[in-house]
Amino acid sequence: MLRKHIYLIGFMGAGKTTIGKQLAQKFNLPFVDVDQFVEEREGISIADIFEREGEASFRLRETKSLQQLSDCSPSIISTGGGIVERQENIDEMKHHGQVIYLSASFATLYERVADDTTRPLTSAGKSTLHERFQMREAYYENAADLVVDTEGRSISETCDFIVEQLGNNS
Ligand SMILES: Nc1ncnc2c1ncn2[C@@H]1O[C@H](COP(=O)(O)OP(=O)(O)OP(=O)(O)O)[C@@H](O)[C@H]1O
Ligand SMILES: O=C(O)C1=C[C@@H](O)[C@@H](O)[C@H](O)C1
Ligand SMILES: [Mg+2]
Repeated sequence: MLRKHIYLIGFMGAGKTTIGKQLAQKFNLPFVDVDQFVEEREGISIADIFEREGEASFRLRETKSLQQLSDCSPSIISTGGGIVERQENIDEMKHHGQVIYLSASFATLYERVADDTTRPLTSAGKSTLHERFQMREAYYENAADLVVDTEGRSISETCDFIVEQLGNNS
């Protein structure tokens, strides 16, 4: 039985939401997605928060949601791609659980999310997104207790690998 939360971090398209749902089933734990929690808590979509109030407002709301989720029973928590942009979020996750970084190349990630209009940052264009990816990479790596390369692995292979790794380390 896992005693702490498992936080999934990584860039947009890394598979945090998709893999988080499957991991929750495997571990028989609740699944929480911080992006969805923000939207439900605030009663507004992330796209609308960005459009009406800007990114800084979203980051504040994201931090509040993350903090609120710390107190829930052990869960699989998928975060938004930008959770590592605030050190206090990293501290919060490390204090309350294990942090798993789902990594992939920028080319792969971009292919997965480029056409999805629900992520406001993808509209900034490929090179701007690439800069953000490069800026964040070190943050993801430093925040992680476990780095999982999703490149060349299917979603279920990635889940199986994580289960195996956590089993070996619990
Ligand atoms: N390992 C993988 N192999 C193939 N497709 C994948 C993989 N992981 C995710 N995908 C696909 O990429 C898309 C984005 O995945 P998902 O929404 O889980 O990403 P995310 O990390 O939660 O992104 P965000 O930070 O924006 O919330 C989905 O269509 C999903 O099916
Ligand atoms: O990478 C990011 O900054 C984001 C990723 C998404 O999960 C959402 O949290 C939002 O669209 C911002
Ligand atoms: Mg997600």
